[in-house]
Amino acid sequence: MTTYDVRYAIHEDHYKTLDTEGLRKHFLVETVFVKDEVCLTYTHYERMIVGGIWPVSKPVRLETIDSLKSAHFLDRRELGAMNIGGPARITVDGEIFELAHKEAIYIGAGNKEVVFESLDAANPAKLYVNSAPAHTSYPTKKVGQEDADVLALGSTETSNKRVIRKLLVNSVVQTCQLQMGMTELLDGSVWNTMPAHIHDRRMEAYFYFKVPEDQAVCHFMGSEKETRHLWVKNEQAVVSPPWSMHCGAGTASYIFIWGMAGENLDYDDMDKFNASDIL
Ligand SMILES: O=C(O)C(=O)C[C@H](O)C(=O)CO
Ligand SMILES: [Zn+2]
Repeated sequence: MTTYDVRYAIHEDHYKTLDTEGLRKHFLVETVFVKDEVCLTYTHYERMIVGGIWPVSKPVRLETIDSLKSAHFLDRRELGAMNIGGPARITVDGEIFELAHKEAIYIGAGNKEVVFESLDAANPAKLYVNSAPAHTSYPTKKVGQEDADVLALGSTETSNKRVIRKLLVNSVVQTCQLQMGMTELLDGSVWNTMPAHIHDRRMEAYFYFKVPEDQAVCHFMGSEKETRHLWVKNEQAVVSPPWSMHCGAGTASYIFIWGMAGENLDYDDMDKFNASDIL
């Protein structure tokens, strides 16, 4: 079964008028995973779809949704998935891929039958997905942690020592517009994405996980002169419009998956701000 929600794009002037409830309604995805379901949020930011696939007691099929008006989900789209759970088997038009914890897959446009299943019912797979429109079909490819383009950033002095693993980026796999990766905060570090940045050419979604149950991440958004925050719990996502900076601080260390779509595939295309310049 597939459930989905649609988020229309919000202008920055409208954003400034929103209260906590309004901000959470438009930018926070509170439910990413539902057992035995595909749970999606179709955003109108680059038409990026953010979602979760959690096959627990049975295989789960990727079905088209009415918003796409296409016979199959991937007729005009590409999809990236990252496994945050136990071992997964993904069958793409008859070809089988197995994904361990923290491994990723890129699935190219034009594939018709995509099925996700868990290999261990006691430790089910959990696949966080991002999907964006695709102009052509690139080959489906599994990407393991060892294949990632790795970037070590930050320091313990500034509480932001972290490892960025770029898994689905153009140095690793061919994609049309999708980029995805995983950033892990080292023990004791809590700040991600410092210096914070904007990339007006791409939207982004952040999905936070491994946030201890009694802790949270405070995610910051908006222009650097007009920030707001969202308190995010474990396994929730934030949609970041192209005009919005994005960074966060946890009350404990955590991991997050970032995914982008838009004008370019240049990860380093960012306008950065010093922390002391943010209002
Ligand atoms: O901690 C970081 O820094 C990040 O992970 C930054 C994201 O990768 C990002 O925002 C890319 O545009
Ligand atoms: Zn970014």
